[in-house]
Amino acid sequence: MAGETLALIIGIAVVAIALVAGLLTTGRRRPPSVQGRSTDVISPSKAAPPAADTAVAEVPAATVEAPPAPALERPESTASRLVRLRQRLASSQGALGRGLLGLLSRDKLDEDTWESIEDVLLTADLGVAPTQQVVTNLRTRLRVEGGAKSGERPDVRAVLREELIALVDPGLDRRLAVTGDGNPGVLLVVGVNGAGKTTTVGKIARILVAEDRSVVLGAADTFRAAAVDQLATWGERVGVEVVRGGEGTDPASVAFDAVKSAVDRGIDTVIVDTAGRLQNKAGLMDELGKVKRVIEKQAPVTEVLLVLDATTGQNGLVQAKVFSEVVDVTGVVLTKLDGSAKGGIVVAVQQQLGVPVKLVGLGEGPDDLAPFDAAAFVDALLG
Ligand SMILES: Nc1nc2c(ncn2[C@@H]2O[C@H](COP(=O)(O)OP(=O)(O)OP(=O)(O)O)[C@@H](O)[C@H]2O)c(=O)[nH]1
Repeated sequence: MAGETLALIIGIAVVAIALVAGLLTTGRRRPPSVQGRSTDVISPSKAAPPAADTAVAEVPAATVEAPPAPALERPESTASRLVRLRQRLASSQGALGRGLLGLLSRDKLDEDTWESIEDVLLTADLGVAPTQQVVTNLRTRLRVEGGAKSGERPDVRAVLREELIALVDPGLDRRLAVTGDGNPGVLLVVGVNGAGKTTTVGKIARILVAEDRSVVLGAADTFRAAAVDQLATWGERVGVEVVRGGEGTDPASVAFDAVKSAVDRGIDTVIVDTAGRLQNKAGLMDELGKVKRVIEKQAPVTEVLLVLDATTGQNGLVQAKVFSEVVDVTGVVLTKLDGSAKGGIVVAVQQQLGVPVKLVGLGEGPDDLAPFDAAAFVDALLG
């Protein structure tokens, strides 16, 4: 009997302890009125300081919070970009200008000196015909202007400047057609592998964003998955949509989707990156021709930009020519001019391809792309 009473007392005691423990645990889990909502996480300064035992319960609320959208970059303004990039151009091309000025300023311009001048121009990738043209003009002008008033030397720098500007041709229309007639402007970017196409597409997008234009990018370089990811990163950084397909998707269908998206949404400009494989001319023609035809079901292509690596010199030009025979190139982007003292390539490209250099790449930085201007280029050259 006493044993039964004892068991009953122990039973009651166990139930009571369990109940008390249960109440305590439930009390701990209950969120204190408003605390723990997402607004507390976004604006921590407004939240009351949490009690020691509620802090543990609030941690999960913070982890389920969506990560904040990455802050968009603000591309550099045109004005500051130009000042910076002209300095860079001067430091890469200055030796060429200094070399020419030094030779032309010698007391006596004999045959050896003219030969050295020719060598400097040829080494700068100007090409044979333009070199001969400029040397002939300089010989004539320096003789005539120097002899006009005996004893007075002509302003060699001014004469050289004029001749070089004429060679680079300031009359060419170098504006980019970034808007269409009632449609988005469509820029098709072509060129051999590694020339800097994807980078250039990203840089042009930044220039347009800095000018408050809306942009869509088409990642039609489906041959190389990394190129698609690379372009997606460029787009994300400035909040520009990138239309992409899976690896091996038909580039024409990606280009079509990108342009359609731009047309449907009233976007100003769509830039389409393409693959640069030089398998053979027929294959290239098929692929680029198809991309262009398919795009033009939606809107005309307003600009075909050929990207050319300045460091590849005259060899690069031969490859570039194949592209210009396949698609109607309307402008050249000369990249990596920062890594080469061969500014003469600008003239060679224009003369051999018959289209103006419209943009120059002057570094790997995201805003290292500048519009090309003949006078500014020659001034950078002459220092
Ligand atoms: N120094 C310098 N490097 C540049 C310039 N433009 C591009 N590059 C570099 O050149 C390399 C190749 O650039 P990409 O844009 O990947 O070339 P791509 O033509 O798209 O190459 P594929 O996708 O293989 O066809 C990268 O390391 C770029 O950073 C430039 O103006 N100056």
